[in-house]
Amino acid sequence: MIKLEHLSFPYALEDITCTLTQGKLIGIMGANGAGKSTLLKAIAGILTPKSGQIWLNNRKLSGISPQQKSRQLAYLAQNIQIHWDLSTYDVIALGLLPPYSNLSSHNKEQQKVRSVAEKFAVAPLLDKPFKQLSGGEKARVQLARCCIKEAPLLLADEPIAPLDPYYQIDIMQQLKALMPDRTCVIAIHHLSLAYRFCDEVILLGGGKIIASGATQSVLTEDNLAAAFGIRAQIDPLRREIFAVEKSVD
Ligand SMILES: Nc1ncnc2c1ncn2[C@@H]1O[C@H](COP(=O)(O)OP(=O)(O)OP(=O)(O)O)[C@@H](O)[C@H]1O
Repeated sequence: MIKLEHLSFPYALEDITCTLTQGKLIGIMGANGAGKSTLLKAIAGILTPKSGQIWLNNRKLSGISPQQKSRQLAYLAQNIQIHWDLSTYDVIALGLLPPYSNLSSHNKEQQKVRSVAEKFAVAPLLDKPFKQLSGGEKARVQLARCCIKEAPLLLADEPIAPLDPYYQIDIMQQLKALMPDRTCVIAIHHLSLAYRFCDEVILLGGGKIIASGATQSVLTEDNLAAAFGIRAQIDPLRREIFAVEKSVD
């Protein structure tokens, strides 16, 4: 379980307090600049809050060593660039934890890379130079790199934003399939896919939490209006959000 207690960043977040349930797919949502990436980076231990505390399984995040953190969590940033001449295979294998040095480990490595590449539909691209992949292909490869180490906590900043409609659904299904063994926290703008797939949502606005908890109690017409300035219709039975319009010009 992840507990955020009175977390503040002077430029982005103010007094964020909430609990993220283990084994759930959790969406962080909010308008551009609402603080989603800042919150994810704080949970990943990349940014240190000015005040407040993050608890990871009853341990203060600030007291966990980088090595332990690397075993506990995987973090996928927005728009990662890779400037070296690596194949798709190499990029995915970068995510593996050591040791992978002797022959049997090499075979194991190949099996793991192939298996995760199949999950994220990038197996046919394994021999291709990573630099030559399209934006959406790169995004799926980066997600595969993060998933391969099987850390209990996966944090991903807008993982489906560069994907086409088929792969947006497919990747949400893949992430959902990681539950309940893992916990997955993603920043996401796609309203209807968040509503359909996320178990919980933290909805941010003006640096504060507008609402957090079970998705259907957070993504209400009033909360969407407050967070984004939009009107939307919600069908809780079919788990759909539709007819999205600006509420003000
Ligand atoms: N290092 C920094 N110094 C000052 N301001 C920053 C810094 N990093 C982010 N900000 C500001 O903090 C706010 C939150 O940024 P953040 O990237 O967390 O937003 P976001 O919700 O992820 O936005 P988006 O949907 O556009 O990706 C923004 O107003 C941004 O300009």
